[in-house]
Amino acid sequence: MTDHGSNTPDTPSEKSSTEHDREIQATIERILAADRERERLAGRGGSSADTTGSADSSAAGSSAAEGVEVGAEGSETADAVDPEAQASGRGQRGSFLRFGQAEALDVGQTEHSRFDGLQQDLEERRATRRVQGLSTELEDISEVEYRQLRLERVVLAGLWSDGTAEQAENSLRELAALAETAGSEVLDGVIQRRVKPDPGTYFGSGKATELRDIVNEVGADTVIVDSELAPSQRRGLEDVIKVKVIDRTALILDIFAQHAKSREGKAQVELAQLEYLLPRLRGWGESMSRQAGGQVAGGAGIGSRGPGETKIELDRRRIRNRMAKLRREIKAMKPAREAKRANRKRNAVPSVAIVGYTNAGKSSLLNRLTDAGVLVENALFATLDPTVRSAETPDGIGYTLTDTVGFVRNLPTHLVEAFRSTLEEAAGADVLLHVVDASHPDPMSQIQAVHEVLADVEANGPEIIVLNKADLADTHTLAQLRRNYPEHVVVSARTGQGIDELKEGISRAIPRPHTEVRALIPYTEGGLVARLHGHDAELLELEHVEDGTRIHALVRPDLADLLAPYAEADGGEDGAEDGAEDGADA
Ligand SMILES: Nc1nc2c(ncn2[C@@H]2O[C@H](COP(=O)(O)OP(=O)(O)OP(=O)(O)O)[C@@H](O)[C@H]2O)c(=O)[nH]1
Ligand SMILES: [Mg+2]
Repeated sequence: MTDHGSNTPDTPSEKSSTEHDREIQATIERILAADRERERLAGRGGSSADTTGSADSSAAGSSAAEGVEVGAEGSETADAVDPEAQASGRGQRGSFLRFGQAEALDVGQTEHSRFDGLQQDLEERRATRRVQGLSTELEDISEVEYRQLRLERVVLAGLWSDGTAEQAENSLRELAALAETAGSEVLDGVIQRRVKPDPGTYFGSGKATELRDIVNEVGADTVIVDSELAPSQRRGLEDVIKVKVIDRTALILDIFAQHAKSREGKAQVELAQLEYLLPRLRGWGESMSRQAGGQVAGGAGIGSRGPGETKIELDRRRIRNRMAKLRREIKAMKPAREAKRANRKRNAVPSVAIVGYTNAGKSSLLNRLTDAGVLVENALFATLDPTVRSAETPDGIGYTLTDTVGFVRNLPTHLVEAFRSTLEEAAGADVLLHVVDASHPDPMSQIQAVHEVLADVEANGPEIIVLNKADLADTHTLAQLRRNYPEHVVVSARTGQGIDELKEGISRAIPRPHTEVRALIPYTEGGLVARLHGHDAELLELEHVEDGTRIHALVRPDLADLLAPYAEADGGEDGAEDGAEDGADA
């Protein structure tokens, strides 16, 4: 960003200003094209993968691990790194801690069982991913920033400013998993010990130069920084390193864009991307108008209000309009979801939400508990759309189970906002199943991150901590987790261990039918008796007598209303709060 480029016309920043100029142009063209396209497609709602879906299935089978295997030997990074450190995947270079090629998403994890859901979905997703590069859908707006991220060769870089070395490493490992999820190949990772980020280049110019050398050495084309960079820092770094620089937020947004499936999800992600893009557009705008000033007016003042600025203003207005439109659309979609939720509430079906850090095994657990067939993937943010399934306690009480979007440390605030309605699904739940990957090196901080988001959306229902992946977890960590979280169940969605115990736990935690009824139901009302056998009642006694069926049961208020006309002495009929107009539903 040190832009004294006027006397040296060929400086890199000058060059990238022109590049950015073109990129801006392209962005705007895309916005407009995509806008038209979207208008055209409005209401069609089909998947863009339709046409090529099957062609890719063989490639899809090899899954996320593919980009990883390549790196197992670390053959090309030998240079300054001593072989032993290399073997352990780590080396030292200056004050950089170097990690070599990443294997964040464990290769052994790619086998699937019948509980891993529709793996066709996965194939579809990979097919979709490929098609997306060609599509003109609106997520393309941000492609300028990170379209080529997919299947790129990347170097990761992070600052270690507080916390332990281990935490810094875990953070970089998570970044590697994110990068792989986005489809990149991780060639190397470096951590710099530094108290405060450099305002200009984040790492400081010396370290940035070193980073450039590493990038050249391993042949990377992108650097991903483990933080959210200020627009100026990103450009400052790019000017030194000479390859594309992306931050963690952009990476997460990219994954969300790849994975969003529902109309609402897509709109939410797009909104988040635009929010992210807007200030960065301003960054480009500034440099452009400065450039225009140099060329046109030869100075500040007039030049800074030159054509560049006008154009940027226009672009920003277009983006703002688009954002406003998206907000309206999202708002319009919300009532449908709310109505559904209200309906469940009215019928008093208890709701259980599965929440937790991304990749903890939430979808696997949903599949275990309900045979839902939801996509399970060893990738981050496999699930973006909440899936609701009905389930039943061992003694036959019905409830709904909702799989939700996973959380991640420092979830970009744009995304928290964007996914608020989804997260509110969790907030409205009667019980939270907080799934924890007990085999993770630092599950405690993941739990903490999840609690922060939950507090943010004011989800404060009773919580069961589900310590998952018990088959992989080490006993020490498990013991510690058990101690810290008394309300826990230890399970493995993979092997089925502890699932019965978990079902019991849910059964105890959900609000049970509690209105006591004694009634004599005439034989003409067979439907009512059927309901007493069903999901929302606990039948204590049943006797067939001459005039009908005599029952003693615990029911929910709406059923109590329906039974009221037949109530007998001792019958409890409190809580007649909502008029059940849907009468005898036999
Ligand atoms: N070994 C083992 N692996 C598990 C277990 N549960 C889940 N996994 C694996 O962990 C990975 C992530 O599982 P998912 O169920 O997709 O996780 P999720 O929490 O839904 O993830 P997102 O939707 O991406 O947030 C998959 O590769 C699963 O096969 C378990 O109990 N043991
Ligand atoms: Mg999932």
